[in-house]
Amino acid sequence: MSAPRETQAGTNATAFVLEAKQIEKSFGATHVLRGANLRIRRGEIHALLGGNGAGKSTLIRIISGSHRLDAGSISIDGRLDPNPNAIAVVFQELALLPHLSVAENIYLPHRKCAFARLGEAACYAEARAALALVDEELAERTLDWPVAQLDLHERQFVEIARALSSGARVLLLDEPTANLTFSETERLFGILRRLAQQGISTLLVSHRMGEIRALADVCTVLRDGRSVLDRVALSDISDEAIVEAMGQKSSAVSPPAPRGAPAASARMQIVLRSPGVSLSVASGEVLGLAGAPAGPSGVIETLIGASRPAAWQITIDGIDVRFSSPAEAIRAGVGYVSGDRAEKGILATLPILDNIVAAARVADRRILASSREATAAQTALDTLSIKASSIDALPQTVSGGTQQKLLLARWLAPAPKILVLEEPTRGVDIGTKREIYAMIRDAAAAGCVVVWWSTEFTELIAVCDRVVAFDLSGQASGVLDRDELDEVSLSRATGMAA
Ligand SMILES: Nc1ncnc2c1ncn2[C@@H]1O[C@H](COP(=O)(O)OP(=O)(O)OP(=O)(O)O)[C@@H](O)[C@H]1O
Repeated sequence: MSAPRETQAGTNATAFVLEAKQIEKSFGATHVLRGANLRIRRGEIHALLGGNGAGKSTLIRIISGSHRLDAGSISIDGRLDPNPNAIAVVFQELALLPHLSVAENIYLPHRKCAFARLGEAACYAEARAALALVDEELAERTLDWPVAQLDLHERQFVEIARALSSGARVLLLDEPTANLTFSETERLFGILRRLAQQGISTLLVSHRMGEIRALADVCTVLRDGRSVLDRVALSDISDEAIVEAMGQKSSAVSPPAPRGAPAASARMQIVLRSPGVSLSVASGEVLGLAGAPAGPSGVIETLIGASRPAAWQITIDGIDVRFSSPAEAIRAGVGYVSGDRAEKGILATLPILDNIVAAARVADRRILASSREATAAQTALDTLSIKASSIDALPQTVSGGTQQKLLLARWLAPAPKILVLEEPTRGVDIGTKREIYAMIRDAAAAGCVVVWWSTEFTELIAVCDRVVAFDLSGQASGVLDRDELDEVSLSRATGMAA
């Protein structure tokens, strides 16, 4: 890695490409940032860490120009009137226009020459150069392709090229490896390290300790809107010390959760079959699904009544079952937390109350709100220690990790017989992850069958009784018992990064 490692003491102000000093920000009565600092050197890979709600996204939005600061200052290369393109957020998807070419996606946002054909050629050459900086082979092969034809990780590379060609000096990536295979992750990390050598800095926001340690040089930790660790070399600090600085007492590595003893009552046996594979799961079990989306999504969509024709056959206690819609699955006792929080999880325009009681309303075929719902919703908030100003507030007023807890709160009542979880800890801080693991084990101990897809192997290993691995083509490649579970076996069976 290119940047020199340093301790809190060893800093030289002139070398900072980005310097955010004493940033203050409130939303109404909520004082979110209380003197936050962030200093990034040229060519450094810097991790911005903190628990859910600590203020990371707010700080990022301020430095990338989408929020105004109330007090403090931001400078880039020592200038207080920085180029707004100097900081670029690299999204995993969505930010590109799928039907335009790769080249157009790179040059259109900052096209300086709106008229001449010659201008077009120059823009095209510029786009090619930017993509070649990121990945020569991709620039050779895909410049004229519609973005829709690219893989997810290739789109991420195009995003990086677009940012570079717009003049970005600092790239911001938020948990960039979710859904990447082992080799794609290596390729992305290789690109970021190479760009670092060329003076481009990366700001990594992540709750995944493995990813942070693999990539970053230095970290800043936010807690309650203040920087409690300011530019500490990752080589000088343990995971435990980082977690403690975040204000979370737990150790960084989650301890193995207690195995749920199958409840004597309400015992149930589910058999899932697809050509060549048969899986039998009993009440009290947590069955993990590992691998790229193609494989696990077939199982999940069948269980929640979202695929027609169903990819798998389900038998519950010897009876064949087919759910023709998600509502039918809910009424049969299937709970589901979608991995796509924004599109399929959170009801963004409805208050927290409605978000929590949504499943109960579908299960009971209720349209009108009931007076007991407020009590049920408040109980759910208290049970899961969800920090929200009120059940009448909108979900956008709580942090991303807290929204994830709201989705789980939806399934406290009615308690499902089968709980299907897709990446329920994505974007969730380490302390909250541990609470979610305990919830998963509690649900199993109460007699539920839990089916859980995660791309974070460490959590599958810590919590699951068994894991079905799927290879990159979506075929089941093995069933690993608890004593066979480790990162190497899962990486091998799935082709994904640990
Ligand atoms: N538009 C808003 N209105 C009111 N409160 C807000 C708004 N945006 C953020 N907040 C509050 O600011 C606090 C910090 O949120 P922020 O999203 O910056 O945290 P974070 O560290 O990025 O958390 P996470 O890791 O969960 O993404 C939260 O308590 C959140 O409820």
